[in-house]
Amino acid sequence: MVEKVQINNLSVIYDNGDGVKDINLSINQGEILTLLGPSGCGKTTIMRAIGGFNKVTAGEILIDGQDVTNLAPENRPTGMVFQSYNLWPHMTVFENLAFGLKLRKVSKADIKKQVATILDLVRMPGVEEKFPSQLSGGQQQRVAIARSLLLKPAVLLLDEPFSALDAKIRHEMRSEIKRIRQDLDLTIVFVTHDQEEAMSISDRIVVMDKGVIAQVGTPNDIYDNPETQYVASFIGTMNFDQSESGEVVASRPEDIVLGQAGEYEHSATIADIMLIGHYAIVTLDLPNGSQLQSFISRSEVPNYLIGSDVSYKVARHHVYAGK
Ligand SMILES: Nc1ncnc2c1ncn2[C@@H]1O[C@H](COP(=O)(O)OP(=O)(O)OP(=O)(O)O)[C@@H](O)[C@H]1O
Repeated sequence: MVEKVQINNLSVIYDNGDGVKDINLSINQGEILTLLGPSGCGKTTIMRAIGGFNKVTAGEILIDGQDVTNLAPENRPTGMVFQSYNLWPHMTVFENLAFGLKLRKVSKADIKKQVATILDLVRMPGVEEKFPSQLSGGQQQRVAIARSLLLKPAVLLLDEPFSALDAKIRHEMRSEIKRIRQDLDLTIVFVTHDQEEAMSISDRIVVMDKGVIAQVGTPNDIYDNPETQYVASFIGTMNFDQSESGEVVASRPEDIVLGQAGEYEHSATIADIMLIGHYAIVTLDLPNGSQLQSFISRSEVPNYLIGSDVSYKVARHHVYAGK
């Protein structure tokens, strides 16, 4: 694997003391790496530091082995797309796309060719003469991505690029980004606070917590082996229970295997059954007064009644030191 971006001991501290501390991260060529975490955890701060929009307090950032820590954004091999589309409203799509190429003194004929090619790539052929206001949100974001790609960035930085789009278009755009990455062997850093988006798009996820990295891993790693209670609570659904010794026991609802009364070692009563399409969420009342959720398939639902006694086993669990 070829290392594309290396972030060494990076700190970005704002005047008020907020920011990110001692971030170490390497990003591979062709990888989609996602920075994930709740609002204010420092995702955008890291992203902006890679793009050159934030003053670095300490540490260094290398791209293709070159130290870019003190380079201005326009001198870095990065392209950034923000949540709001940032297209110039008074310019046509063609003019929006041609702008950067003109600055680079590309010939007129070449610009025309490159614009047409990139519009094909983002599946928007023939919209050159439209104005941004004549395009849907998803289409505008495709054009914004196309505009970044035209400048052939070594690393594409996408800061919550789909959060203003409705759910269906957002799903489509996730697949599009993966395809574009594949077509261009592009390295992408993606910021989101949406864990489902992070799980579906990323090769690796960096889970952030209050300015530091909580865990880095593939979506599977993070889902199956959350290293801390914080990561466990942030990714997917998790049941939490306190053991008698004060430890926290965590289990995924899909790992709570439900059976008829007496079938498994633990007893419970069904408090609720909620059908969610192809599966159902069963809420169990436990003898100790706490509750647990179990996912069962739709076909199993007729076997269970609210208020009835059942049993369960825990196929897999995690234990964390209590707070
Ligand atoms: N220009 C700034 N000046 C001072 N503090 C800032 C500035 N920008 C961000 N911060 C603070 O730094 C911390 C990290 O902010 P950042 O924007 O990186 O978080 P984020 O994870 O991207 O959040 P969001 O999802 O809300 O965009 C927050 O506490 C934020 O209030």
